[in-house]
Amino acid sequence: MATVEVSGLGKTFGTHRALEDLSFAVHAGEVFGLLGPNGAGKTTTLRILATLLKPSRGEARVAGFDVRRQAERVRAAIGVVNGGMGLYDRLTGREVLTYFGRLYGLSRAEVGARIDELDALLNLKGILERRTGDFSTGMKQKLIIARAVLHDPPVIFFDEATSGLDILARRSVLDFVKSYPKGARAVVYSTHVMSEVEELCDRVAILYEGRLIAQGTPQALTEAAGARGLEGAFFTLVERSAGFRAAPQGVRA
Ligand SMILES: Nc1ncnc2c1ncn2[C@@H]1O[C@H](COP(=O)(O)OP(=O)(O)OP(=O)(O)O)[C@@H](O)[C@H]1O
Repeated sequence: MATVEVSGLGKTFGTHRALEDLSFAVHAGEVFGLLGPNGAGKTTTLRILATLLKPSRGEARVAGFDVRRQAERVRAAIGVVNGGMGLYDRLTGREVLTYFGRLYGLSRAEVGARIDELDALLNLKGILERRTGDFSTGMKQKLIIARAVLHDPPVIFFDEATSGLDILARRSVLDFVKSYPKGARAVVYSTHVMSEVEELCDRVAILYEGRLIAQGTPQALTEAAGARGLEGAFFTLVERSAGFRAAPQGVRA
């Protein structure tokens, strides 16, 4: 069953087409990558899926709910992890999680039990009883991940979640992403880092200038492009798509 279904999605800001005719499906149990350089449309896609932006065209469903008509249901079914911090400096890690857990409708006891579960996955020791204002970037990112999955959402969106992290903090984010999509859960992982996609993603959609230029397993894309790794495949696919666009109508380069 698809947990995310995107069909003909488009977004225009003023006269700028940030996203054009995007379609893909993410299945339960998958880590699905959105790969592309700055400005490719990854954040715009995730913001639409998280109901923070309205699409200009097309449809999207998350956990079975329509992003336009069932935004509240979508929001209850997702977690979002991005570079933006938005923590309260004066609260401890535990207080932040308790506050958000209560907003999600969990009892204090449920939040406590969930914190224990997440501690086992994310190693939250050292951040639960300390004020977030004293956290390193890596500690903040752990807390943001814990906050995003407190309510055990079926779908989590990661948007450039490892940027600015040191090697150890980055490793704990990547390990968490790999461990998350069990059973009905799925992860959509947006990045411009090819090695992260190769390591984490079951399938990936490559975006370039707002368009989907290829999708498949990293291995299939690499082989189809006749490249050695995903990075080589990425450049070949971008060149092919640019050639196609530059060609006269009806002629495929
Ligand atoms: N609110 C906005 N108003 C106008 N243009 C926007 C807005 N948000 C995004 N854009 C434009 O839409 C395009 C896609 O941006 P988006 O942030 O989705 O790309 P991205 O792939 O996430 O890249 P980055 O990693 O730089 O965020 C860019 O050209 C960007 O300038």
